[in-house]
Amino acid sequence: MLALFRVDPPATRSREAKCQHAGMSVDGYRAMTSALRDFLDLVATAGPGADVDALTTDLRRWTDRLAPHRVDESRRVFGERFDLPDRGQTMTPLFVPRLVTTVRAEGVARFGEYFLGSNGAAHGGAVPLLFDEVLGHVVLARGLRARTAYLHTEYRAITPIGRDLTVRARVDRVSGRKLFLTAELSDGDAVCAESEALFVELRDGAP
Ligand SMILES: CCCCCCCCCC(=O)SCCNC(=O)CCNC(=O)[C@H](O)C(C)(C)COP(=O)(O)OP(=O)(O)OC[C@H]1O[C@@H](n2cnc3c(N)ncnc32)[C@H](O)[C@@H]1OP(=O)(O)O
Repeated sequence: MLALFRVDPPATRSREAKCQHAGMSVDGYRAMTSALRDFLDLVATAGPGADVDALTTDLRRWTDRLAPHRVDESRRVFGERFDLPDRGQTMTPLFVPRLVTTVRAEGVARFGEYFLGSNGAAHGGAVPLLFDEVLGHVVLARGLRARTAYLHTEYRAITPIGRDLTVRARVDRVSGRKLFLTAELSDGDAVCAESEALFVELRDGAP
């Protein structure tokens, strides 16, 4: 839960400019984060026969290639590609929005193998990570600078890995700077998890 909402709504940002800053093509960045998700899923599923020494050497080379391109937060692309289904980030389970308004969001969620806890169930910490992401879309649609004050999650059934799930979030109540929201994750008719959250709009001048 580390993102701070920015004042400018996503539509006003120039994704081309963001990518230019990062020295990447618009489509190239999409392909890169997609490839990274695939890679992380395969790291998670790899057995002991994997050629880890060679892979580690390759990974170190990739790190060395990216190191000179480090920029400050305001110029980063990761998580800032609002034109892409996953915002161009791999930190959260995949959320592909179908609908985002100022009062609700709905879409498809998918937990890749990377998010496995055990026995086919998603890691318990990954579920609120998804909820925070989805709720964040609603809050951002309101054009607010806000942060999560709490996010309570109830686990009703296991959250399966590798399936398209449905996630819904809505604003229940607004009181001054406080936004009370709820969210639900389901697998068909089965509810996997529910969440209640409070987002607090930041005071002027808050970092
Ligand atoms: C497209 C989407 C992409 C983005 C998706 C990612 C979204 C990620 C969003 C996040 O995860 S943000 C990062 C995680 N959250 C934080 O780091 C927040 C850390 N905490 C804070 O910064 C402050 O505590 C906070 C801004 C939440 C509140 O501080 P303030 O000084 O602005 O408010 P204040 O403490 O005066 O409280 C304001 C009201 O909220 C209430 N409140 C604050 N924290 C509360 C709490 N934890 N529980 C219950 N009530 C709470 C408080 O009682 C009060 O109620 P009243 O107005 O009725 O008096």
